[in-house]
Amino acid sequence: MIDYAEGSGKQYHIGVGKGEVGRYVFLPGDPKRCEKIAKYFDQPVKVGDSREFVTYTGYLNGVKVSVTSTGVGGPSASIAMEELVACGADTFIRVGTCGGMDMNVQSGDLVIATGAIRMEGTSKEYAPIEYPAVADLDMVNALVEGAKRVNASYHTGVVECKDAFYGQHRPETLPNGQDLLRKWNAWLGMGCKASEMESAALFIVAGYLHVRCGTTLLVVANQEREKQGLPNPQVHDTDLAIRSAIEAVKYLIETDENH
Ligand SMILES: O=P(O)(O)O[C@H]1O[C@H](CO)[C@@H](O)[C@H]1O
Ligand SMILES: O=c1cc[nH]c(=O)[nH]1
Repeated sequence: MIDYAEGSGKQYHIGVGKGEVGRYVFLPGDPKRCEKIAKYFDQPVKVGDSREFVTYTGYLNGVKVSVTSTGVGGPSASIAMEELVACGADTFIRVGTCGGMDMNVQSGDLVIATGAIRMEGTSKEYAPIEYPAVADLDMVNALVEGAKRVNASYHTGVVECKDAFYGQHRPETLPNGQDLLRKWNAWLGMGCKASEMESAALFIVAGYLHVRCGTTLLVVANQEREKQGLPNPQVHDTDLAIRSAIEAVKYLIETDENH
């Protein structure tokens, strides 16, 4: 393979090398969320800032941890995970935002993904569509423990991952909208909790690379509740999701050490 990093020891896209990240890595989409996550680390240091990929490394309970933003969607998320694994990471916690789908999933709640619908394109280039995108069970359990520790209202279940944000929000305006609506209604009928963009790719790449990945998501709003005229305020503060993920990693560190 061509060495695009030209012997620098840094990964081509994330601009970080071996030893610069911990085993545990938080993966927000938004680069600005990295600083918000790193403020919970001890001795946080920015070790990378390249394209959409910002990385900080610090410590939780004396163990080295990192946060790297993935940008929007599966292509950049898959690159981040591949390059972080090459740097030595093996446990990933996506801390994202989502739109609620199930009527009970309300703004400000957390959704912990047990699996993800592979409607996006990236995961299909890694594995045939019959292979399911599932979260690691230890990660789901840790994220549930984290949500409980911060008293969050949380849901566990399947999330939808798509590539077109506006295909979720105004499908009727797109030439392919009828197909999107038909599928959206099928996901609703199956009890899908929320819609977001990266977990399917991350779960499939994690499976391919034999590493652990889990996802917790802040519900920004729920368009199905909006359609029914139910209360649906917008919530953009990700601090609760972040704190639950920090607690989840502390719990994982404890349980990993006892194995
Ligand atoms: O808030 P983040 O983590 O970026 O996650 C969600 O927000 C973006 C869309 O607004 C997509 O990346 C989606 O998955
Ligand atoms: O509705 C939403 C909110 C966040 N992210 C999404 O992909 N959809």
